[in-house]
Amino acid sequence: MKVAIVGFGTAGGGRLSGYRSVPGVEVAAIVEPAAERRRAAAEQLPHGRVMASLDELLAEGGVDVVDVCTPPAYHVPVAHRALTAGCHVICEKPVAVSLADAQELIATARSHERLLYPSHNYGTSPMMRLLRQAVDAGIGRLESARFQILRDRHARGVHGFRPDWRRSRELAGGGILLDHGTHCVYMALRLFGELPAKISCTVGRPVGSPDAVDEEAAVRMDFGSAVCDIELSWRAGLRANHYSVTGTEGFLRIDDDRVTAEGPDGPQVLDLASPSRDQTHLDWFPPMFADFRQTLADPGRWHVPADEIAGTARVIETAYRSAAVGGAPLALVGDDTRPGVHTVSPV
Ligand SMILES: NC(=O)C1=CN([C@@H]2O[C@H](COP(=O)(O)OP(=O)(O)OC[C@H]3O[C@@H](n4cnc5c(N)ncnc54)[C@H](OP(=O)(O)O)[C@@H]3O)[C@@H](O)[C@H]2O)C=CC1
Ligand SMILES: O=C1CO[C@H](CO)[C@@H](O)[C@@H]1O
Repeated sequence: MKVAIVGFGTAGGGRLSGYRSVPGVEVAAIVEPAAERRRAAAEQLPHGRVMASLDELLAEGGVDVVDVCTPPAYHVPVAHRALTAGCHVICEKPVAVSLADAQELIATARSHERLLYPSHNYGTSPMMRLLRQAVDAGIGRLESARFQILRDRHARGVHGFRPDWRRSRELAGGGILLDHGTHCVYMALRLFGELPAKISCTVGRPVGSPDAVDEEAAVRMDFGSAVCDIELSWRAGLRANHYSVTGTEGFLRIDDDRVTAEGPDGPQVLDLASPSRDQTHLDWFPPMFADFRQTLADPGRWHVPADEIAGTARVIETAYRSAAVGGAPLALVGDDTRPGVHTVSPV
């Protein structure tokens, strides 16, 4: 399988290392507009093609998969061109900065019979594995989940582009809710196995800067008989990650690398290897790529990643709308667009 990486920043560089650890894949090309980053790419991929433009890559052909690692604003245009040129696409998060864009891209993938797969790598993190185990067989019926992601600032991009692009509405599409919130939302959708009925959200921006992107967000996903609370901050003055799930018969709590649980086997405390220490999370990539491969081999399952992209975009768009009206709970926006699923209006 031949892959092209588009965008050779932090994520693109991590991806090149990640592909080296999976057999049967060759990174055949890297597309990167910045000369400084192209030099870095050429050093790390001496036998591959390194080029400045996506058009050049698509005209030359010879790749099966385009892996989009640019800042968010370019995800949809780059992915759209790759899909229409006949490539499968893996795309960094957030796949799209709006629900409409996400739905349009999903429709493009469907009409061109190509797989659109999100780089939702927290889905194959050790935190997610433990939470899933607890929910599947340990804590009884899931009643609540709580995710808290605290940072003293936003992650910085590479030198040579704009290290602060995460605070640019134009490039990032939003702030921490879209950046790290995306990971929390798809993790919640996987754990609860359904879409929430209602969302409420408040966001914090720098004082006196109403146009700045959100630097803090508090989201409640209401699933009817259970809730998920997500708290995110770029101004917490520390770096910490907490995840917990509570059920009718126990709980599991992850505080960075420490896990505390209570369930049918009594209380447990253990260490978690590889929590979330850097930005690229290399060891989470092989299992995510294995899932990509399995999904690719079974077109009957291509709707699964598409549903997750759309569901995540619906939650985040509803959350921003709730924040715009002072945090009022709102019904989930958007329709269920899965093939064969029809929204029935209540009579
Ligand atoms: N899933 C995860 O764990 C992580 C995901 N990410 C995601 O990866 C994406 C990139 O973030 P990150 O790597 O940190 O950002 P960086 O700023 O480190 O890198 C972005 C790179 O993309 C290039 N680029 C910008 N526009 C284009 C374009 N139109 N075509 C091709 N290349 C382009 C930039 O080069 P140039 O100067 O030429 O524009 C730069 O080299 C984001 O969506 C982010 O959310 C990032 C880190 C971890
Ligand atoms: O996806 C990523 C991993 O998490 C970081 C922040 O916590 C993000 O900024 C980055 O884009």
